[in-house]
Amino acid sequence: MLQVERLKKAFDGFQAISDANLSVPQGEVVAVIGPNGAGKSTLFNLISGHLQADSGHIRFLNEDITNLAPYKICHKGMARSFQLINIFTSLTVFENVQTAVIAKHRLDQKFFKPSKRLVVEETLDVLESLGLLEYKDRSCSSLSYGDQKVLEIAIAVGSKPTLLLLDEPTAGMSSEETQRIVNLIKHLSREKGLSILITEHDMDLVFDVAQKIMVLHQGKTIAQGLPQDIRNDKSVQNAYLGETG
Ligand SMILES: Nc1ncnc2c1ncn2[C@@H]1O[C@H](COP(=O)(O)OP(=O)(O)OP(=O)(O)O)[C@@H](O)[C@H]1O
Repeated sequence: MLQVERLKKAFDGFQAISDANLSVPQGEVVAVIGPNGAGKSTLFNLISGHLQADSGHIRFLNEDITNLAPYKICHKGMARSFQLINIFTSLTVFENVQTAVIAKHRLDQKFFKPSKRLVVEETLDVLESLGLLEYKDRSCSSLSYGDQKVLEIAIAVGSKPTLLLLDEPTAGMSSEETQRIVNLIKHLSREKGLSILITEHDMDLVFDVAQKIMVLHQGKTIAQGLPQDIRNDKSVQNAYLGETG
């Protein structure tokens, strides 16, 4: 479903991504891991169109999407969450998700406004599947940090993606909140059939949810494969111990 090939990106001469390669098969949860500064967020920003690549290719559903605008990539069925919470705090929980549902319909059907009933039903469906229904009329600013992070994922899910990108979804969370995200990822993957690409520092989470892992080190893909193979890979062990090679 998603293929990244020989991707490169430099910032003022600093090669943040020097040779990234990644493949996300349909319906799988794939994790990108790597030490601090390895280039994980930069890679996500390149895939979602928030940064422009210097060279290489990104293919999504057999189309070349390299350097397309983020809204065009979103329209093709890719949605993402950010490391920092990205919600409208002045709106209610319902209104935040509703905005994403309406935006998706407007892009799909340029000449027809979606019926209010359809939007309401779809919005409630998303809130229910993410466990946020009871908070629907609450102002977002009154939610806990963990609920705000889940709401951000709900907004991404509201745009009906086939591929969901989650950038460190458990950053700053308690172990209880982290378990909730683990359950959510499993639910979205197994029950809703979403393909999910995730970056995460919590290795317990990664090895619990991912069917495949890609390891990025100094901007380069050094390994990609099944979790048990990654666990036993010498170059991965060395990268995490700080001894490249
Ligand atoms: N806009 C930018 N301008 C200059 N350098 C940048 C920019 N964005 C990222 N970098 C640099 O690129 C490298 C990769 O950063 P990135 O944030 O992608 O790493 P990361 O793997 O996500 O790190 P972390 O795990 O700490 O979040 C870092 O050395 C960072 O300082």
